[in-house]
Amino acid sequence: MPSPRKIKVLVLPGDNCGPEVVNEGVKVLKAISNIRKKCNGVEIELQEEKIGGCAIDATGKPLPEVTLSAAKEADAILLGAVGGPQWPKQIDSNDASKGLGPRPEQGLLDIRKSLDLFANLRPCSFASDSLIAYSPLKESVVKGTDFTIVRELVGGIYFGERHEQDESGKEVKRVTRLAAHLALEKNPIATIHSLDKANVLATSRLWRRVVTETLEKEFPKVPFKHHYIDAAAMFLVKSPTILNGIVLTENLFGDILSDEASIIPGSLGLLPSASLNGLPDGKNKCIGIYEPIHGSAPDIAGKGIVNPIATILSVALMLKYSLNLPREAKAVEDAVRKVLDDEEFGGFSYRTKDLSGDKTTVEVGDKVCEVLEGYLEGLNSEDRISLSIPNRGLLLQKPPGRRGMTICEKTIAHAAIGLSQPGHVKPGDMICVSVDWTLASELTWKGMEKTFNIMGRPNIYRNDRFWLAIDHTVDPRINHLPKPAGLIKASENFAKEAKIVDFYKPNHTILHTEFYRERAQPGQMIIGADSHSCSAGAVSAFAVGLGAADVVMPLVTGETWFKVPETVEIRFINKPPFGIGGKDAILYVLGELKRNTVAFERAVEYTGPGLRYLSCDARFAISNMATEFGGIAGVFEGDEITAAFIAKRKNPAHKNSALYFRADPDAHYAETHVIDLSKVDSLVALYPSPDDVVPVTKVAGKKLDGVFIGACTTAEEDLILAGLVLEQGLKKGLRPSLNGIRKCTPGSLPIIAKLRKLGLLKFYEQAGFEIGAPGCSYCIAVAADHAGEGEVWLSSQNRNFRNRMGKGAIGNLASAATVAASSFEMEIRDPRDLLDAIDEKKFNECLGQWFDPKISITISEPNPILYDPSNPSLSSESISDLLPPSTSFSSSIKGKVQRFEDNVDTDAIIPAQFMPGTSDEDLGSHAFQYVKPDFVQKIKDGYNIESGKLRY
Ligand SMILES: NC(=O)c1ccc[n+]([C@@H]2O[C@H](COP(=O)([O-])OP(=O)(O)OC[C@H]3O[C@@H](n4cnc5c(N)ncnc54)[C@H](O)[C@@H]3O)[C@@H](O)[C@H]2O)c1
Ligand SMILES: CC(C)[C@H](C(=O)O)[C@@H](O)C(=O)O
Repeated sequence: MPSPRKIKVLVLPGDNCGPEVVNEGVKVLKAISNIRKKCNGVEIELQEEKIGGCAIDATGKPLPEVTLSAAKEADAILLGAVGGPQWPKQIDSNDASKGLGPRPEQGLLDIRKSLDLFANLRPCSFASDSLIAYSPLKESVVKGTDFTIVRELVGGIYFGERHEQDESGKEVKRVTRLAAHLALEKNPIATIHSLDKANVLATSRLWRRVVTETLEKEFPKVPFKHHYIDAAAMFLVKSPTILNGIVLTENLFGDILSDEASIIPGSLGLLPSASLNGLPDGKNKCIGIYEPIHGSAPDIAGKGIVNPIATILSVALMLKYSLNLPREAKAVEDAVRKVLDDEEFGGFSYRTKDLSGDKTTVEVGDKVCEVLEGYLEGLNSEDRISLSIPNRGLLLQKPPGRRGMTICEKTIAHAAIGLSQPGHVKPGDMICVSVDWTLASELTWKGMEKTFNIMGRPNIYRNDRFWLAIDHTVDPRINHLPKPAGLIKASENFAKEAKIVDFYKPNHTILHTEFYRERAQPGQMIIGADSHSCSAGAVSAFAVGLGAADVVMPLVTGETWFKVPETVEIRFINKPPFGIGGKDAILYVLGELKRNTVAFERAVEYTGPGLRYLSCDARFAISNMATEFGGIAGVFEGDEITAAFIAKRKNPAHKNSALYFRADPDAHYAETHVIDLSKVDSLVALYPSPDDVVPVTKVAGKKLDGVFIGACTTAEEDLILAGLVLEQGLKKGLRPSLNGIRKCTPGSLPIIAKLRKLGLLKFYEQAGFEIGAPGCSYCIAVAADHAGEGEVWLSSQNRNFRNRMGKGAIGNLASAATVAASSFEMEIRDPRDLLDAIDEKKFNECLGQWFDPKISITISEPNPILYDPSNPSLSSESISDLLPPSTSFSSSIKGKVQRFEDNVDTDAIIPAQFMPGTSDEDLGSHAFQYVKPDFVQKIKDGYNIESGKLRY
């Protein structure tokens, strides 16, 4: 049990809109206390008192003694706002003789002074990138704005005069030190921009001198600049990023400038503040008042439309600076981001009226709490794991005597639990491994749920590490129909029950697309209920697709058993011609080596000097088709390209635990095959096998009934290139013929947004393509799109087995560029002339920088959790601890084992259209329906064959 820690937070709602916004902040604090106390022992006690106008009404004073003494006792204070037209507005606060009494605002000044809150921090950045559109300034001007105003709070004109010759400069010194502390916390160290009016004011000359001396003497590493306040006010609207870093200034300038700054992110209701009495360095107690920067908004108070985000983000600052709970602070910021984010980017688009939204104050606060609960449960599961799985530092040296290992073996070894010697695993070993992520789609979740129900619906191991995407059976045109609606509901219900952190609406992304782009990390062990789970190997994760029931075990326990496979090395050399990406490379590999041969039941490892020419998207297409190749996994050696790709992610949780392994010089590969990328050209894999590969020139002119660009294997890079091919075709005067179907379904909404921003979607549209919602579409033909019987298609998807694109349809595979080129005349066409017409520079600009020479990686060795004889229960928790007490397992399972011949095409056993089936009987009734339509009747008649229901 964690040792209990009681935290006292004083709540001062204040006047007008103050109570409304504070109410939402309080809900956030309560959620944190309720959910986190079982893991971190922290209990937040809330006490409410009065300040400002309401305090004047109740006691005659804006800061009653009871409020001040409660403030002195508290660890932190949450404040709404004070003041409003209801209270007298005389100029001199002390002029009680006129019978007007003190102003409510005086209460605020008095509490700041009494608690010696000398520094007021006001961060200004976009709580969500989706808000950029709401800024009254241009996107190009405000994008990337990120500064914190540090305002000196208990001096300046507010509290009396100072002169240049004031020797001490004490207040300037301490606020400068605090600013320097914040600057040093940033990586790289932030610049301090000190603002004053030294050309006119004596106080400003004192300010400038003290700031300079303090920084030069005490913080020589912190860069700083002086600006005049009037120039800074102009920068703020002309080019605010000039001020990125820490903006240090005195009381009145800070007050005015921070209101001006609030315009950048679009509303005064977004910016939080913290007023501190010490350095927030976690060493000394640092008391603070946390409040939105806005006032009491009397014009909109009580209407339910005040934006509570500034107050909620002030709670995040409180967690970080006064309560020493930085992970909870980040959870609050993440929850706010998700609530504000556009739906297109996986958010909820919940916004109040000031941001052109229609949500009420309470609705926004409730949504933040709902999302936050998931993140907090995620922290709880992280904590439970760190108790049971020791935190392992990086092991940089190979332990003496350890056998040479491949990257795949090292990744598996690192995940191993209870090994007797560090890293000693070899092919054939059956070992227990901890699993970083489990994956499923709505289709396979339905199958997993059967096992999950039998287990009594236990808690899952980590609610922040189950990636459940609704992509296979869905399409906005049919999502209301019983089958997709039922599958969507089942996934949504489970996501709610398990408080899944990362959960999106149907047709947001194909399962593997945004998982690979934003989540998987090198060195992770990933188990997915989908055969293309291997896609995450693109970023050097060991990612494997297993049957639905097998994925429930790691979902619930965080562990599974794994047989270490042999590794086959595919060594890439040389540079591919321009326009030849991952899809042509893997088709070339399949054509050369054939499927279910060298890769069969093995892990495939991609290495070699050619990797430097393969972007992560190109690698993704290759890893994605490891399953067509016959492999268990397809893992790329992680390198600086991988690191640069990961560094661009928004969520730090998904970029800071990457592990980079290298095969030892004496590693044993079952086989090594060298693939010369310079020989790869545009290829086509002919129906019905992904390895029946021919040069596109050999089948050029073949008539088509439809073309499809999409499915998980088609990455953003492929879609960009295909868009440019279409542009060139259109420029050359090619136009879409009247016959045939043209469809493009990008892998995710963020990819669609990028294509739109690049101006490429219009070329797809002009070339006659219908743009579909992200989903599997024609690739599995179980949603709204099916190719017709006998129709001939060219598709950039990954498999072209019988009936895959629709019953009796004939699918051929090619790169998106080849499909694009073939789309105009609806006949297979070599894309080369169109590729050659593309401006390479433009293509690279569209892709963005995928290699960053500044990025370096550390190569490490596996550091498994070793067997500890004093603690035989090495596994984090035994299954029985996790299950409800009523659950019982029998110690043996009985059943008949049915051996099929090798290479039975699982799509043939139960055609995807009938998955997941309402029951086993229902599934059985469709067994071999397309390839042996009389199969079921024969069985019913007693014919001696049995069928399994394995798909992968
Ligand atoms: N820290 C404080 O307590 C504090 C700070 C500033 C002003 N005030 C006091 O508040 C009172 C009103 O001052 P004001 O009107 O100049 O400033 P204000 O910040 O209350 O309001 C300015 C404008 O911004 C809007 N606004 C403010 N907060 C908003 C939110 N969360 N969501 C949506 N819109 C929001 C208001 O509707 C108004 O149109 C005055 O008495 C002033 O002294 C108090
Ligand atoms: C209400 C007023 C005293 C206060 C200030 O000027 O400090 C306000 O404008 C703020 O920014 O918090």
